Amino acid sequence: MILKEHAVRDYRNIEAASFRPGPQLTVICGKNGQGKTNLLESIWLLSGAKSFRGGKDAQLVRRGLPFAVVESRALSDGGEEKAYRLVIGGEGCAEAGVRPGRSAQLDGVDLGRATNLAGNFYAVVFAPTHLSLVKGSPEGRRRFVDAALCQLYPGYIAVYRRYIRALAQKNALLRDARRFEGLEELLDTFDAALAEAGGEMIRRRRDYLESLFAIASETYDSLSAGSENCSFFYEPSAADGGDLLQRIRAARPADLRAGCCTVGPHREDVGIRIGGEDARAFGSQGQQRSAALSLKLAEARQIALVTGSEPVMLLDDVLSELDGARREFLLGRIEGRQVLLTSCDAAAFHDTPGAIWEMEGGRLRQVQ
Ligand SMILES: Nc1ncnc2c1ncn2[C@@H]1O[C@H](COP(=O)(O)OP(=O)(O)OP(=O)(O)O)[C@@H](O)[C@H]1O
Repeated sequence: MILKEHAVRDYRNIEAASFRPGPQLTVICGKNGQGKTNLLESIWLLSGAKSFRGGKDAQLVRRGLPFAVVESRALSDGGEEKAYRLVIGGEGCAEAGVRPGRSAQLDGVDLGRATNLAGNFYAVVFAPTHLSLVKGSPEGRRRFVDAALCQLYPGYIAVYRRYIRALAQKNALLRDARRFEGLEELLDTFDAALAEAGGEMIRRRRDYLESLFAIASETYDSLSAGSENCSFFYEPSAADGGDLLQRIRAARPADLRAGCCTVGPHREDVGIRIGGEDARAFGSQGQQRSAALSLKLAEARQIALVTGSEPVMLLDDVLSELDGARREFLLGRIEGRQVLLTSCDAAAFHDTPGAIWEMEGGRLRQVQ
């Protein structure tokens, strides 16, 4: 996958910027708070996913303006060029004739919601928050897995949405259980919906993680020069949809006491062991970072294996957070892919063959 051309208008602090990244390395440098991550984030949106920073779509639009526009051209590994257009509606967008949220066009064809772009533009983003993937909360690990699945399997997002909708409805019911007549029947209905979508999520997560974890363990092995072993394992909430339904039903008294649904894919986690010990509790910071880096590199490899397309690598200021050995390892492993990285330290890249752009106050200019 090669991003050939990228332009944004009224996107966060960027009034207008456009550039043509090189086929290999492009560095976007600049001081803190100038808009480097904003630019990388706008590229990530071409994958159809939500921002990797979280938050609402409306926050992507330049303050005080009704909408933002992102326009790009990208080449797939099969040599096919596609034109992408995203329009993001913010406050007051209706008056400007723009839908709220992210809408997309591909080669001039209206796709509706931007999530329908999934499966066209493949990217892997690696940001400082990912370095705490191991030691952080289970929610961060679930988000990592779900985002990867949404990108690889466009059908996953529909299943995920069905599950989240049923979960929100059931939780609303549980929060105020005494008010509802026919509570048990209503809960039965939501439990069936949760088990149907949840069972499918478990199946997809299991299949994906099995191969992802094999690659991540191998990567960790090379990173630590075989000195220690790192294993990753999925902790599913049930074996399948039928088993999930039974577990959800059995948890009903606990759910009623807690006022929320306590069993299901929204409570799952990924276990990580280094040298046989729980990496979250006992891993050193360096070991935890190596495990996170291995997961991210495995994500890129997995995309290439499943789709036949090398993803564009978006590295948001991670190099400064990695020590020399890990930095070298990462840069060695991303060869053969297009890489866009942000850094506060332009001088560190003067010897590199790629192009260097500077972002200052939302304005972009090429400096090398
Ligand atoms: N919707 C918005 N409208 C206008 N400005 C915004 C909006 N959202 C964020 N910003 C501004 O964007 C700037 C942050 O940009 P960004 O996160 O890309 O910085 P950065 O160059 O990556 O910095 P760092 O090196 O510190 O990570 C902040 O000044 C913030 O106020």
